[in-house]
Amino acid sequence: MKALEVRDLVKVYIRRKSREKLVAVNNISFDVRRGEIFALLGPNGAGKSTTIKMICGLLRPSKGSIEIFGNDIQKDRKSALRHISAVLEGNRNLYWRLTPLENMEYFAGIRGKMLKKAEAFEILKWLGIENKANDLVQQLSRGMQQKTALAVALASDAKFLLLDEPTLGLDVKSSVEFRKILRYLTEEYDKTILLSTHDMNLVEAVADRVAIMSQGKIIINEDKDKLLRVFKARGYKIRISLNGRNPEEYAAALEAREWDIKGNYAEFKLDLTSSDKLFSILEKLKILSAEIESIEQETVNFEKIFMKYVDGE
Ligand SMILES: Nc1ncnc2c1ncn2[C@@H]1O[C@H](COP(=O)(O)OP(=O)(O)OP(=O)(O)O)[C@@H](O)[C@H]1O
Repeated sequence: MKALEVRDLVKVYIRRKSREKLVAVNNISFDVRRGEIFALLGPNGAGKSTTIKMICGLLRPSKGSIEIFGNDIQKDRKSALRHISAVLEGNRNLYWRLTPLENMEYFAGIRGKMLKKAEAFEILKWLGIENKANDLVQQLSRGMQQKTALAVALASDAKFLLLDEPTLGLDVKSSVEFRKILRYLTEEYDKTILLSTHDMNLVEAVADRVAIMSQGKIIINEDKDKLLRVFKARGYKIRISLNGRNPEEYAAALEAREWDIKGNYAEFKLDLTSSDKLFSILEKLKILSAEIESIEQETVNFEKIFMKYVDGE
């Protein structure tokens, strides 16, 4: 069974005064498989938060359906939301004047669960904040508040975690720790995670699948490793000794998008759609009697892939 099935989802906001309509989510469909970490990416205003709010029942869709572990959120809201725990932007699932322990007890209680102290401490200990159990949330650092929000989400026993910008404002050490925690949650605790983030390092480190939203639509939905592989296979740098020859001669044969002159070399950057293309290019260079100095695959990171899709760069 899928953890989440979103079908033809639409959200239209209507401005109060002008009655102007804004289509924030424009007919999107996607699935999240049980046990996976699904990253929802996109530039500011793409519609990520609106999508997440609809999934956790805070906003009513204008059209379309959402099923969580087979329960339709509009037809059987209670059963659907029972599976979900959300950590939204700004730690909205925390009371700042309560302690982490009190927050966990309170929010578990709302869901009809009597949280035992030992269980709460086990979660806090696991997150490394058991010594903050009785401090007020407002006195904790940003990273500890973020961990507290996660502790509250975990205390509810929900199988599906929705995390909106979980590493926002965290320092490098806490971000790295957070990545480990997320992986551990899916691998050891059978949790499913949907996260929205601008943190490309987080995506690269933990995501199984990646969807990129732009202007309310999903423009790519792909296995992360596959995306990285495809992009890795595409980018090449070829260095050719010039020996007094004009680099434009080679650029035309290579259909190169750009090149740099480095001393006696010209370095060409290529985007190849298949490895066959590389062979045909080498043929052409041979015909031109080009002296090839080196051929390198470009390194890719998620930021590059993201920019490519969003800006077409
Ligand atoms: N309550 C609202 N009323 C009217 N318009 C809204 C409301 N909330 C969001 N919007 C608009 O909907 C669009 C999508 O916003 P949303 O917050 O879902 O984007 P996002 O992808 O989460 O962006 P960010 O990365 O900046 O958090 C934006 O144009 C935003 O201005």
